[in-house]
Amino acid sequence: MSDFAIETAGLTKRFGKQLAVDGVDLAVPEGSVFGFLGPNGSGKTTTIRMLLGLASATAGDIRVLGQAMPRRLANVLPGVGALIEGPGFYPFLSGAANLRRLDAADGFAPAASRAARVDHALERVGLTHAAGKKVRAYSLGMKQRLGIANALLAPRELIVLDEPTNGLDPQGTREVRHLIRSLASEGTTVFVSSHLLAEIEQMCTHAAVMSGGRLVAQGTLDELRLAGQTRARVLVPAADASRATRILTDLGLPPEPEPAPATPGTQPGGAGLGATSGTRGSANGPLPTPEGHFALPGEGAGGAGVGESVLSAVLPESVAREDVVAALVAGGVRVRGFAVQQASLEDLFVALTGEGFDVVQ
Ligand SMILES: Nc1ncnc2c1ncn2[C@@H]1O[C@H](COP(=O)(O)OP(=O)(O)OP(=O)(O)O)[C@@H](O)[C@H]1O
Repeated sequence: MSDFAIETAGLTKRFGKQLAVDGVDLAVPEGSVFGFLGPNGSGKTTTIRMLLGLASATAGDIRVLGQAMPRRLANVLPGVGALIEGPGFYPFLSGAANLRRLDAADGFAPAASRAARVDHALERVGLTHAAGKKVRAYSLGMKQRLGIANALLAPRELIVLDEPTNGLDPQGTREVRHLIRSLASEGTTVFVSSHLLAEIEQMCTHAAVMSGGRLVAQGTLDELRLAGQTRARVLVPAADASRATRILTDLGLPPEPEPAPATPGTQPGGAGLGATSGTRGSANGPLPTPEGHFALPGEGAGGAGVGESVLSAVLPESVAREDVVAALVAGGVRVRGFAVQQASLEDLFVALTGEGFDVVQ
């Protein structure tokens, strides 16, 4: 048995001249909540359609629940629940009646236990109270939960959800997120696509990042965070800037122009200076931030004060931060502040995809 709920090797899909999915090697561990992240048009939906046998691959291999797809489709599909591109329901039928229709269309589902299956699925998504209500009276969040109930009509080992919170209001988004977490706590593998980084950070144990049809990163969220760059930032009087630049360059840390400060709110749970509160003039030394990193004293959201310069350089693992400070001081630089900034997932994903991510509540 494979330890992966989904595995692909060299998965490729070509539409005419366009490579929508380009040699993707996915590895989704069993029991994970796996975020499939990427900007619009990066190939997520096309990949998901191939995983489920809804589209044929141009090249590559797919294994779902340990079996080759699409060859073993009939064996695999009963173990997989999916919600792709929004659920299509009859608005004039109740939620329960819609589920009964969909269940009846499933050739694997015995008719005798249909009512019980529908009741159980509605209960799982918290819609028992609205079972008899016409779907046209459902909120978007309720419709989306009904779509997930459809995916849960039978016991599933794997649930695949394509942008399940798309178009939902904050309440609907919370409901769906909560549901996904509760599925995961029961041991079901959940593969969920999103273009929202914060959402993936809140729900997922693992993530993969798509960009332009290619898989550009995958791993646990912690592994992905570690893949980001660590930067050292030094605050000095402007008069000492060129001396500091020389010393840093000699240490193998040539300072670069400061990246634009992060927009407040774009670093959900992320560490780094951009996320710290300003401490202008409030202390003599570096201050610990809630994330355990250090803020530059005398600094606001990311800039130097009048007559000051901030130098920023990539800090390789091989260089100890205390050696950097010691070298600067020994070289006569009056160091006013020193901070080490671990890139947030946001920074990493922007670097990988060249795009920013929308922010969710
Ligand atoms: N049936 C199709 N025919 C031609 N091109 C297609 C087809 N389906 C998708 N594409 C193209 O393939 C690329 C990847 O699309 P896909 O829908 O997989 O991306 P996505 O990451 O899911 O984006 P979104 O979140 O916008 O759905 C896009 O450039 C899209 O225009």
